Amino acid sequence: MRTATRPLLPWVVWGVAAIAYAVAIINRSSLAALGPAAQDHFGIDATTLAAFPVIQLIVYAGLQIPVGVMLDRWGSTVLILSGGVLMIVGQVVMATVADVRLAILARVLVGAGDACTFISVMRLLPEWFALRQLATLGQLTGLIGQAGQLISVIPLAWAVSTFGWVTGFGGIAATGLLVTLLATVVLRDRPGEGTAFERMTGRRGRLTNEARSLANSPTTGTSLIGPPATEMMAIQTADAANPKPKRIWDGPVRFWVKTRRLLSLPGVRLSYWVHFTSPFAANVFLLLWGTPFLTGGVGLSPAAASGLLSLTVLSSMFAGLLLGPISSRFIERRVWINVGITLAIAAVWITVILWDGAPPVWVLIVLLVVMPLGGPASMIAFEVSRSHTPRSFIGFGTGLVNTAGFTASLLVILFIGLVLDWQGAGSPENYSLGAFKVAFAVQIPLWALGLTMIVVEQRKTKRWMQEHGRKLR
Ligand SMILES: NCCCC[C@H](N)C(=O)NCC(=O)O
Repeated sequence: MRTATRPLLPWVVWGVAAIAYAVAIINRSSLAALGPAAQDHFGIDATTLAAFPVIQLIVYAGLQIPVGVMLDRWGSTVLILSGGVLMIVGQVVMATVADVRLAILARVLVGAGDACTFISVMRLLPEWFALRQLATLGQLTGLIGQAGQLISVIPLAWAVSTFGWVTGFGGIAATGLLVTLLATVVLRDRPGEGTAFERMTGRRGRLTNEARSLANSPTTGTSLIGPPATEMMAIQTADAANPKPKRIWDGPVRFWVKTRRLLSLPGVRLSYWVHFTSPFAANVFLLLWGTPFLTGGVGLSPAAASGLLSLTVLSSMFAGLLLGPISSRFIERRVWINVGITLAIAAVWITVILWDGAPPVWVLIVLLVVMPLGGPASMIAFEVSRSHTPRSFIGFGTGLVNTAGFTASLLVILFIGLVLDWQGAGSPENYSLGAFKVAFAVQIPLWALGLTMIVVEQRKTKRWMQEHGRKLR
Protein backbone atom coordinates (compact mmCIF):
# COMPACT_ATOMS: atom_id res chain seq x y z
CA MET A 1 0.00 0.00 0.00
CA ARG A 2 1.26 3.46 -0.91
CA THR A 3 0.96 4.91 2.60
CA ALA A 4 2.98 2.08 4.12
CA THR A 5 5.85 2.15 1.65
CA ARG A 6 6.18 5.78 0.59
CA PRO A 7 4.19 7.97 2.93
CA LEU A 8 3.15 11.28 1.48
CA LEU A 9 1.48 12.51 4.65
CA PRO A 10 4.70 13.68 6.39
CA TRP A 11 5.37 15.99 3.45
CA VAL A 12 1.80 17.34 3.45
CA VAL A 13 1.93 17.95 7.23
CA TRP A 14 5.30 19.68 6.93
CA GLY A 15 4.15 21.69 3.88
CA VAL A 16 1.10 23.08 5.69
CA ALA A 17 3.15 23.76 8.84
CA ALA A 18 5.80 25.59 6.78
CA ILE A 19 3.06 27.66 5.10
CA ALA A 20 1.72 28.53 8.57
CA TYR A 21 5.25 29.73 9.44
CA ALA A 22 5.42 31.80 6.21
CA VAL A 23 2.09 33.39 7.21
CA ALA A 24 3.57 34.15 10.65
CA ILE A 25 6.48 35.91 8.93
CA ILE A 26 4.04 37.85 6.71
CA ASN A 27 2.34 38.98 9.92
CA ARG A 28 5.68 39.70 11.64
CA SER A 29 7.03 41.91 8.86
CA SER A 30 3.73 43.40 7.76
CA LEU A 31 4.80 46.88 8.86
CA ALA A 32 8.31 46.65 7.39
CA ALA A 33 7.50 48.39 4.11
CA LEU A 34 4.62 50.44 5.47
CA GLY A 35 6.43 52.83 7.81
CA PRO A 36 5.28 56.07 6.12
CA ALA A 37 1.74 54.67 5.54
CA ALA A 38 1.51 53.72 9.23
CA GLN A 39 2.72 57.20 10.26
CA ASP A 40 0.01 58.75 8.08
CA HIS A 41 -2.70 56.36 9.23
CA PHE A 42 -2.07 56.78 12.98
CA GLY A 43 -0.51 60.26 12.89
CA ILE A 44 2.63 59.13 14.75
CA ASP A 45 6.29 60.19 14.77
CA ALA A 46 9.29 58.03 13.91
CA THR A 47 10.04 57.15 17.54
CA THR A 48 6.54 55.75 18.06
CA LEU A 49 6.82 53.90 14.78
CA ALA A 50 10.13 52.35 15.92
CA ALA A 51 8.36 51.11 19.07
CA PHE A 52 6.22 48.72 16.98
CA PRO A 53 8.97 46.24 15.95
CA VAL A 54 10.70 46.53 19.33
CA ILE A 55 7.53 45.72 21.31
CA GLN A 56 6.70 42.91 18.92
CA LEU A 57 10.20 41.44 19.32
CA ILE A 58 10.06 41.71 23.12
CA VAL A 59 6.74 39.82 23.13
CA TYR A 60 8.11 37.24 20.71
CA ALA A 61 11.32 36.61 22.67
CA GLY A 62 9.60 36.77 26.08
CA LEU A 63 7.07 34.10 25.07
CA GLN A 64 9.51 31.56 23.66
CA ILE A 65 10.04 29.63 26.91
CA PRO A 66 6.36 29.65 28.01
CA VAL A 67 5.37 28.56 24.50
CA GLY A 68 8.04 25.84 24.61
CA VAL A 69 6.58 24.53 27.90
CA MET A 70 3.05 24.56 26.40
CA LEU A 71 4.40 22.81 23.31
CA ASP A 72 5.70 19.90 25.38
CA ARG A 73 2.27 19.63 27.01
CA TRP A 74 -0.16 20.29 24.18
CA GLY A 75 1.78 19.56 21.01
CA SER A 76 2.43 21.47 17.81
CA THR A 77 -1.08 21.45 16.32
CA VAL A 78 -2.72 23.27 19.24
CA LEU A 79 0.07 25.85 19.35
CA ILE A 80 0.12 26.51 15.59
CA LEU A 81 -3.67 26.94 15.56
CA SER A 82 -3.64 29.20 18.64
CA GLY A 83 -0.85 31.26 17.07
CA GLY A 84 -2.90 31.56 13.87
CA VAL A 85 -5.97 32.78 15.78
CA LEU A 86 -3.94 35.35 17.77
CA MET A 87 -2.43 36.76 14.58
CA ILE A 88 -5.83 36.92 12.83
CA VAL A 89 -7.31 38.87 15.76
CA GLY A 90 -4.22 41.11 15.86
CA GLN A 91 -4.48 41.99 12.16
CA VAL A 92 -8.25 42.59 12.36
CA VAL A 93 -7.56 45.05 15.20
CA MET A 94 -4.73 46.63 13.17
CA ALA A 95 -7.04 47.00 10.16
CA THR A 96 -9.90 48.62 12.05
CA VAL A 97 -8.59 50.85 14.86
CA ALA A 98 -7.46 54.46 14.65
CA ASP A 99 -5.95 54.71 18.14
CA VAL A 100 -2.21 54.04 18.28
CA ARG A 101 -2.49 52.32 21.69
CA LEU A 102 -4.85 49.76 20.19
CA ALA A 103 -2.49 49.39 17.25
CA ILE A 104 0.29 48.54 19.71
CA LEU A 105 -2.03 45.98 21.33
CA ALA A 106 -2.56 44.55 17.83
CA ARG A 107 1.21 44.16 17.43
CA VAL A 108 1.39 42.45 20.83
CA LEU A 109 -1.20 39.92 19.62
CA VAL A 110 0.69 39.43 16.36
CA GLY A 111 3.99 38.98 18.27
CA ALA A 112 2.34 36.43 20.59
CA GLY A 113 0.84 34.46 17.69
CA ASP A 114 4.14 34.55 15.83
CA ALA A 115 5.93 33.28 18.96
CA CYS A 116 3.75 30.14 18.90
CA THR A 117 4.54 29.17 15.34
CA PHE A 118 8.21 28.57 14.49
CA ILE A 119 9.19 26.34 17.39
CA SER A 120 5.97 24.33 16.97
CA VAL A 121 6.82 23.69 13.32
CA MET A 122 10.36 22.66 14.31
CA ARG A 123 8.88 20.31 16.94
CA LEU A 124 6.91 18.47 14.24
CA LEU A 125 9.93 17.57 12.14
CA PRO A 126 11.51 14.80 14.26
CA GLU A 127 8.10 13.16 14.64
CA TRP A 128 7.66 12.73 10.89
CA PHE A 129 11.10 12.59 9.31
CA ALA A 130 14.33 10.65 9.52
CA LEU A 131 17.34 12.12 11.30
CA ARG A 132 19.34 12.68 8.13
CA GLN A 133 16.49 14.81 6.70
CA LEU A 134 16.08 17.14 9.68
CA ALA A 135 18.81 19.69 8.94
CA THR A 136 17.68 20.16 5.36
CA LEU A 137 14.02 20.38 6.32
CA GLY A 138 14.83 22.90 9.06
CA GLN A 139 16.61 25.07 6.50
CA LEU A 140 13.78 24.66 3.97
CA THR A 141 11.31 25.72 6.65
CA GLY A 142 13.40 28.87 7.23
CA LEU A 143 13.52 29.45 3.48
CA ILE A 144 9.74 29.19 3.07
CA GLY A 145 9.39 31.63 5.97
CA GLN A 146 11.72 33.99 4.12
CA ALA A 147 9.37 33.86 1.13
CA GLY A 148 6.70 35.16 3.51
CA GLN A 149 8.93 38.16 4.14
CA LEU A 150 9.09 38.89 0.40
CA ILE A 151 5.29 38.74 0.17
CA SER A 152 4.85 41.08 3.10
CA VAL A 153 7.13 43.68 1.60
CA ILE A 154 6.12 44.07 -2.05
CA PRO A 155 2.49 42.84 -2.52
CA LEU A 156 1.33 44.18 0.84
CA ALA A 157 2.74 47.64 0.19
CA TRP A 158 1.03 47.54 -3.22
CA ALA A 159 -2.28 46.32 -1.72
CA VAL A 160 -2.30 49.05 0.94
CA SER A 161 -1.45 51.82 -1.54
CA THR A 162 -4.03 50.54 -4.07
CA PHE A 163 -6.95 49.33 -1.93
CA GLY A 164 -6.29 51.06 1.39
CA TRP A 165 -5.21 50.18 4.90
CA VAL A 166 -8.30 48.17 5.94
CA THR A 167 -8.23 45.95 2.85
CA GLY A 168 -4.45 45.38 3.11
CA PHE A 169 -4.49 44.26 6.74
CA GLY A 170 -7.89 42.56 6.33
CA GLY A 171 -6.28 40.58 3.50
CA ILE A 172 -3.54 39.33 5.83
CA ALA A 173 -6.16 38.31 8.39
CA ALA A 174 -8.14 36.47 5.67
CA THR A 175 -4.99 34.66 4.48
CA GLY A 176 -4.29 33.67 8.08
CA LEU A 177 -7.84 32.35 8.46
CA LEU A 178 -7.55 30.19 5.34
CA VAL A 179 -4.25 28.67 6.45
CA THR A 180 -5.52 28.12 9.99
CA LEU A 181 -8.57 26.27 8.63
CA LEU A 182 -6.30 24.17 6.43
CA ALA A 183 -4.07 23.42 9.44
CA THR A 184 -7.14 22.28 11.41
CA VAL A 185 -7.75 19.43 8.98
CA VAL A 186 -4.17 18.56 8.03
CA LEU A 187 -1.77 18.97 10.96
CA ARG A 188 -1.10 15.97 13.18
CA ASP A 189 1.44 16.08 16.00
CA ARG A 190 2.79 12.65 15.11
CA PRO A 191 1.78 9.52 13.18
CA GLY A 192 -1.37 8.02 14.66
CA GLU A 193 -2.49 11.27 16.28
CA GLY A 194 -5.64 12.92 14.91
CA THR A 195 -6.02 16.35 13.36
CA ALA A 196 -7.63 19.11 15.45
CA PHE A 197 -10.84 18.55 13.50
CA GLU A 198 -10.76 14.80 14.19
CA ARG A 199 -10.08 15.40 17.86
CA MET A 200 -13.01 17.82 18.09
CA THR A 201 -15.46 15.54 16.29
CA GLY A 202 -14.12 12.35 17.88
CA ARG A 203 -13.82 10.64 14.48
CA ARG A 204 -10.50 9.50 13.03
CA GLY A 205 -10.01 9.10 9.31
CA ARG A 206 -8.15 6.38 7.39
CA LEU A 207 -5.26 8.74 6.68
CA THR A 208 -4.64 9.20 10.39
CA ASN A 209 -4.90 5.48 11.13
CA GLU A 210 -2.45 4.58 8.37
CA ALA A 211 -0.03 7.46 8.96
CA ARG A 212 3.65 6.52 9.02
CA SER A 213 6.73 8.51 9.91
CA LEU A 214 9.73 8.56 7.58
CA ALA A 215 11.89 8.04 10.67
CA ASN A 216 12.69 4.48 11.63
CA SER A 217 14.38 5.21 14.92
CA PRO A 218 13.93 7.65 17.81
CA THR A 219 15.05 11.02 16.57
CA THR A 220 16.17 12.94 19.60
CA GLY A 221 18.87 12.54 22.21
CA THR A 222 22.55 11.93 21.73
CA SER A 223 23.00 8.24 22.25
CA LEU A 224 23.41 5.51 19.71
CA ILE A 225 24.96 3.14 22.21
CA GLY A 226 24.04 2.12 25.71
CA PRO A 227 21.39 3.59 28.00
CA PRO A 228 22.06 7.24 28.87
CA ALA A 229 22.70 7.56 32.58
CA THR A 230 21.73 11.10 33.41
CA GLU A 231 19.17 12.65 35.70
CA MET A 232 17.35 13.80 32.59
CA MET A 233 16.47 10.29 31.57
CA ALA A 234 14.38 9.73 34.67
CA ILE A 235 12.21 12.61 33.54
CA GLN A 236 12.06 11.18 30.07
CA THR A 237 10.88 7.82 31.37
CA ALA A 238 8.20 9.41 33.50
CA ASP A 239 6.92 11.39 30.53
CA ALA A 240 6.96 8.35 28.30
CA ALA A 241 4.75 6.49 30.77
CA ASN A 242 2.40 9.45 30.94
CA PRO A 243 2.62 11.18 27.60
CA LYS A 244 -0.21 13.68 28.14
CA PRO A 245 0.15 15.37 31.50
CA LYS A 246 -2.87 17.43 32.41
CA ARG A 247 -1.34 20.57 33.88
CA ILE A 248 0.41 23.17 31.81
CA TRP A 249 2.16 24.93 34.70
CA ASP A 250 3.87 22.95 37.45
CA GLY A 251 4.65 26.01 39.54
CA PRO A 252 7.81 28.09 39.75
CA VAL A 253 9.88 25.57 41.72
CA ARG A 254 9.36 22.71 39.29
CA PHE A 255 9.87 25.09 36.37
CA TRP A 256 13.13 26.26 37.88
CA VAL A 257 14.25 22.66 38.50
CA LYS A 258 13.49 21.79 34.87
CA THR A 259 15.35 24.85 33.60
CA ARG A 260 18.38 24.04 35.71
CA ARG A 261 18.38 20.43 34.58
CA LEU A 262 18.15 21.46 30.94
CA LEU A 263 20.88 24.06 31.34
CA SER A 264 23.08 21.53 33.12
CA LEU A 265 23.56 19.87 29.71
CA PRO A 266 26.52 21.53 27.97
CA GLY A 267 25.05 20.66 24.53
CA VAL A 268 21.93 22.71 25.33
CA ARG A 269 24.06 25.67 26.44
CA LEU A 270 26.12 25.28 23.28
CA SER A 271 23.02 25.49 21.10
CA TYR A 272 21.94 28.64 22.99
CA TRP A 273 25.20 30.42 22.18
CA VAL A 274 25.21 29.21 18.57
CA HIS A 275 21.79 30.86 18.12
CA PHE A 276 22.84 33.95 20.09
CA THR A 277 25.90 34.75 17.99
CA SER A 278 25.09 34.43 14.30
CA PRO A 279 21.72 36.08 13.40
CA PHE A 280 21.65 39.40 15.26
CA ALA A 281 23.62 41.47 12.72
CA ALA A 282 21.09 40.70 9.95
CA ASN A 283 18.05 41.01 12.25
CA VAL A 284 19.11 44.43 13.50
CA PHE A 285 19.86 45.64 10.00
CA LEU A 286 16.57 44.40 8.53
CA LEU A 287 14.32 45.27 11.43
CA LEU A 288 15.44 48.80 12.14
CA TRP A 289 18.88 50.23 11.49
CA GLY A 290 19.73 49.11 7.92
CA THR A 291 17.82 51.77 5.99
CA PRO A 292 18.86 54.69 8.28
CA PHE A 293 22.51 53.55 7.98
CA LEU A 294 22.42 53.22 4.18
CA THR A 295 20.53 56.47 3.60
CA GLY A 296 21.36 58.78 6.53
CA GLY A 297 24.88 57.35 7.07
CA VAL A 298 26.30 56.21 3.72
CA GLY A 299 24.16 58.68 1.76
CA LEU A 300 22.40 56.29 -0.65
CA SER A 301 18.96 57.10 -2.07
CA PRO A 302 16.03 55.18 -0.50
CA ALA A 303 15.61 53.25 -3.79
CA ALA A 304 19.28 52.18 -3.84
CA ALA A 305 19.05 51.23 -0.16
CA SER A 306 15.98 49.04 -0.69
CA GLY A 307 17.62 47.44 -3.76
CA LEU A 308 20.62 46.53 -1.62
CA LEU A 309 18.37 45.26 1.18
CA SER A 310 16.63 42.87 -1.20
CA LEU A 311 20.03 41.18 -1.72
CA THR A 312 19.82 39.97 1.86
CA VAL A 313 16.73 37.86 1.17
CA LEU A 314 18.27 36.21 -1.90
CA SER A 315 21.55 35.51 -0.13
CA SER A 316 19.87 34.00 2.90
CA MET A 317 17.57 31.81 0.78
CA PHE A 318 20.49 30.51 -1.26
CA ALA A 319 22.52 29.80 1.89
CA GLY A 320 19.54 27.97 3.40
CA LEU A 321 19.48 25.59 0.42
CA LEU A 322 23.17 24.77 0.82
CA LEU A 323 23.58 24.73 4.58
CA GLY A 324 21.00 22.01 5.34
CA PRO A 325 22.72 19.22 3.40
CA ILE A 326 26.18 20.49 4.41
CA SER A 327 25.43 20.56 8.15
CA SER A 328 23.85 17.11 8.15
CA ARG A 329 26.76 15.70 6.09
CA PHE A 330 29.38 17.25 8.41
CA ILE A 331 27.54 16.82 11.68
CA GLU A 332 30.75 16.87 13.79
CA ARG A 333 31.76 20.19 12.20
CA ARG A 334 28.40 21.95 12.09
CA VAL A 335 29.21 24.23 15.03
CA TRP A 336 32.45 25.29 13.33
CA ILE A 337 30.52 26.04 10.12
CA ASN A 338 28.39 28.40 12.20
CA VAL A 339 31.49 29.93 13.81
CA GLY A 340 33.11 30.42 10.37
CA ILE A 341 30.03 32.29 9.11
CA THR A 342 29.90 34.48 12.22
CA LEU A 343 33.60 35.32 11.87
CA ALA A 344 33.01 36.27 8.22
CA ILE A 345 30.11 38.56 9.22
CA ALA A 346 32.22 40.18 11.94
CA ALA A 347 35.17 40.61 9.55
CA VAL A 348 33.04 42.37 6.90
CA TRP A 349 31.43 44.64 9.51
CA ILE A 350 34.82 45.55 11.01
CA THR A 351 36.06 46.38 7.49
CA VAL A 352 33.06 48.69 6.98
CA ILE A 353 33.59 50.33 10.37
CA LEU A 354 37.32 50.90 9.80
CA TRP A 355 36.93 52.03 6.19
CA ASP A 356 38.18 55.56 5.72
CA GLY A 357 34.99 57.47 4.80
CA ALA A 358 32.01 55.91 3.03
CA PRO A 359 32.63 52.29 1.98
CA PRO A 360 32.34 51.76 -1.80
CA VAL A 361 29.28 49.98 -3.18
CA TRP A 362 31.14 46.68 -3.68
CA VAL A 363 31.98 46.56 0.04
CA LEU A 364 28.31 47.23 0.87
CA ILE A 365 27.29 44.45 -1.51
CA VAL A 366 29.69 42.04 0.24
CA LEU A 367 28.20 43.15 3.57
CA LEU A 368 24.65 42.57 2.40
CA VAL A 369 25.49 39.17 0.95
CA VAL A 370 27.55 37.88 3.91
CA MET A 371 25.55 39.33 6.84
CA PRO A 372 22.27 37.44 6.12
CA LEU A 373 24.13 34.10 6.11
CA GLY A 374 23.78 34.38 9.89
CA GLY A 375 20.05 33.50 9.64
CA PRO A 376 20.48 30.06 8.03
CA ALA A 377 23.63 29.52 10.13
CA SER A 378 21.56 30.05 13.28
CA MET A 379 19.31 27.13 12.26
CA ILE A 380 22.29 24.89 13.12
CA ALA A 381 21.51 25.77 16.75
CA PHE A 382 18.23 23.84 16.52
CA GLU A 383 20.11 20.81 15.19
CA VAL A 384 22.56 20.99 18.10
CA SER A 385 19.66 21.43 20.51
CA ARG A 386 17.79 18.44 19.07
CA SER A 387 20.89 16.28 19.45
CA HIS A 388 21.25 17.13 23.12
CA THR A 389 17.76 17.76 24.49
CA PRO A 390 15.75 14.86 25.95
CA ARG A 391 12.64 14.16 23.93
CA SER A 392 10.15 15.31 26.57
CA PHE A 393 11.89 18.71 26.77
CA ILE A 394 12.22 19.39 23.05
CA GLY A 395 9.66 22.22 22.98
CA PHE A 396 11.15 23.87 26.06
CA GLY A 397 14.68 23.43 24.67
CA THR A 398 13.77 24.84 21.24
CA GLY A 399 12.02 27.82 22.84
CA LEU A 400 15.02 28.49 25.06
CA VAL A 401 17.41 28.40 22.09
CA ASN A 402 15.14 30.58 19.96
CA THR A 403 15.21 33.24 22.69
CA ALA A 404 18.94 33.66 22.22
CA GLY A 405 19.23 35.28 18.79
CA PHE A 406 16.22 37.51 19.42
CA THR A 407 17.58 38.65 22.81
CA ALA A 408 20.90 39.52 21.17
CA SER A 409 19.05 41.36 18.37
CA LEU A 410 17.03 43.40 20.88
CA LEU A 411 20.14 44.31 22.85
CA VAL A 412 21.96 45.46 19.72
CA ILE A 413 18.93 47.46 18.45
CA LEU A 414 18.81 49.20 21.81
CA PHE A 415 22.60 49.76 22.13
CA ILE A 416 22.83 51.24 18.62
CA GLY A 417 20.04 53.70 19.47
CA LEU A 418 21.73 54.62 22.76
CA VAL A 419 25.17 55.13 21.16
CA LEU A 420 23.65 57.28 18.40
CA ASP A 421 21.85 59.39 21.02
CA TRP A 422 25.01 59.63 23.13
CA GLN A 423 26.81 61.10 20.09
CA GLY A 424 23.96 63.57 19.48
CA ALA A 425 23.07 61.71 16.24
CA GLY A 426 19.82 60.08 17.31
CA SER A 427 17.43 61.68 14.81
CA PRO A 428 17.41 61.64 10.99
CA GLU A 429 18.52 65.27 10.66
CA ASN A 430 21.61 64.52 12.81
CA TYR A 431 22.57 61.14 11.33
CA SER A 432 26.21 60.84 10.22
CA LEU A 433 28.37 58.05 8.89
CA GLY A 434 30.90 58.42 11.71
CA ALA A 435 28.18 58.13 14.36
CA PHE A 436 26.73 55.02 12.70
CA LYS A 437 30.17 53.39 12.52
CA VAL A 438 30.68 53.90 16.27
CA ALA A 439 27.13 52.68 16.94
CA PHE A 440 27.46 49.50 14.86
CA ALA A 441 30.71 48.71 16.72
CA VAL A 442 28.50 47.64 19.67
CA GLN A 443 28.14 44.35 17.82
CA ILE A 444 31.81 43.48 18.36
CA PRO A 445 31.60 42.65 22.12
CA LEU A 446 28.50 40.52 21.49
CA TRP A 447 30.28 38.50 18.80
CA ALA A 448 33.28 38.15 21.14
CA LEU A 449 31.06 36.97 23.99
CA GLY A 450 29.11 34.53 21.80
CA LEU A 451 32.16 33.05 20.09
CA THR A 452 33.99 32.61 23.41
CA MET A 453 30.99 30.84 24.93
CA ILE A 454 30.67 28.58 21.87
CA VAL A 455 34.31 27.49 22.20
CA VAL A 456 33.92 26.92 25.97
CA GLU A 457 30.65 24.97 25.67
CA GLN A 458 31.82 23.01 22.63
CA ARG A 459 34.76 21.69 24.67
CA LYS A 460 32.50 20.87 27.62
CA THR A 461 30.02 19.14 25.31
CA LYS A 462 32.75 17.01 23.75
CA ARG A 463 34.01 15.99 27.20
CA TRP A 464 30.46 15.28 28.44
CA MET A 465 29.76 13.06 25.46
CA GLN A 466 32.99 11.11 25.95
CA GLU A 467 32.23 10.64 29.65
CA HIS A 468 28.69 9.42 28.89
CA GLY A 469 29.68 7.25 25.93
CA ARG A 470 27.49 9.23 23.54
CA LYS A 471 27.79 9.64 19.81
CA LEU A 472 26.44 12.67 17.97
CA ARG A 473 23.50 12.25 15.65
N1 LIG B 1 16.42 31.37 6.51
C1 LIG B 1 16.56 32.16 7.67
C2 LIG B 1 16.11 31.41 8.85
C3 LIG B 1 16.37 32.23 10.10
C4 LIG B 1 15.92 31.52 11.30
C5 LIG B 1 16.05 32.36 12.52
N2 LIG B 1 17.36 32.39 13.08
C6 LIG B 1 15.13 31.87 13.58
O1 LIG B 1 15.54 31.37 14.58
N3 LIG B 1 13.87 32.09 13.34
C7 LIG B 1 12.82 31.86 14.25
C8 LIG B 1 11.59 32.50 13.72
O2 LIG B 1 10.57 32.53 14.44
O3 LIG B 1 11.60 32.98 12.60
